[in-house]
Amino acid sequence: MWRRVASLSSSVSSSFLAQTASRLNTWESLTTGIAQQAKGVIAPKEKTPFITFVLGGPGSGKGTQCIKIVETFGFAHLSAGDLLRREIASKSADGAMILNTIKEGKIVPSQVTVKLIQKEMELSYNHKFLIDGFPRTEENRVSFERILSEWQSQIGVEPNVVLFFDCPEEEMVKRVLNRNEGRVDDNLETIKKRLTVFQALSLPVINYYSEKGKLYTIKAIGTEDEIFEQVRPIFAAFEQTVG
Ligand SMILES: Nc1ncnc2c1ncn2[C@@H]1O[C@H](COP(=O)(O)OP(=O)(O)O)[C@@H](O)[C@H]1O
Ligand SMILES: O=c1ccn([C@@H]2O[C@H](COP(=O)(O)OP(=O)(O)O)[C@@H](O)[C@H]2O)c(=O)[nH]1
Ligand SMILES: [Mg+2]
Repeated sequence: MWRRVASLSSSVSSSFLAQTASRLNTWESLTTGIAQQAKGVIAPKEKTPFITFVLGGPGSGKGTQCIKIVETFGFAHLSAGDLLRREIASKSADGAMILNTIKEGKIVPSQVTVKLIQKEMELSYNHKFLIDGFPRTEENRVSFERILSEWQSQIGVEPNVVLFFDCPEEEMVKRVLNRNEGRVDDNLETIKKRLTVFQALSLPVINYYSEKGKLYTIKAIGTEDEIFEQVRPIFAAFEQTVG
């Protein structure tokens, strides 16, 4: 138990740690159930995971709004970018490849990112997940949905909610250049590449979920609080059923 909590990523906020520590009987029972299913023993699942994808261009405010959603609605926040940056910092075998990919504004191979997200979900005691900045390509989407379906022993499992922070490019560029977090990709050259990649590879994912009726588009301009007032009712509507 302690080891599982202690090994949670640095990308996970302290409020999330506090919440997860108090939710010891939810996702654990599910992941235990998965392990038992693998051994041929079917365990009852107490709570089905509730999954939100948080999408939008670079600097659209995904991470900022995720913090507010965690504080207000008790989700676990999994930032795909933070998980990848942690791999770089830990000097893992994939670290150099990930660093180059991020500098170039390209997308890391799905199997790497999906594995990192999957591991974090398995470690979490929460059952409500915000997956921030993923999926960024159709291939990402298909790989992750396949994993979700295997876990739940169902065909075609999808996220429950997909948020899209819709922000004008000019504003996104301004925000990224002012971000001041020392990121290797927060420069004009990389952000131009990232915007091209977003249009070509990520917008198709957003369109896919729009056609599925899962997409909630947020106008991502205004103050952080004004934007959160568009986000709040989406989760408030699910609160009764999700817990
Ligand atoms: N509504 C907003 N207005 C102005 N700046 C914002 C707003 N929301 C976020 N920011 C700032 O813009 C930068 C990018 O926000 P961030 O949440 O990191 O976006 P993303 O995760 O989509 O790249 C950060 O420095 C953040 O503080
Ligand atoms: O699923 C993902 C998420 C991120 N990235 C890489 O990590 C970078 C930064 O992602 P992050 O979500 O942190 O950026 P943000 O949109 O928040 O600025 C991206 O440009 C990609 O190079 C990736 O390859 N796959
Ligand atoms: Mg971010």
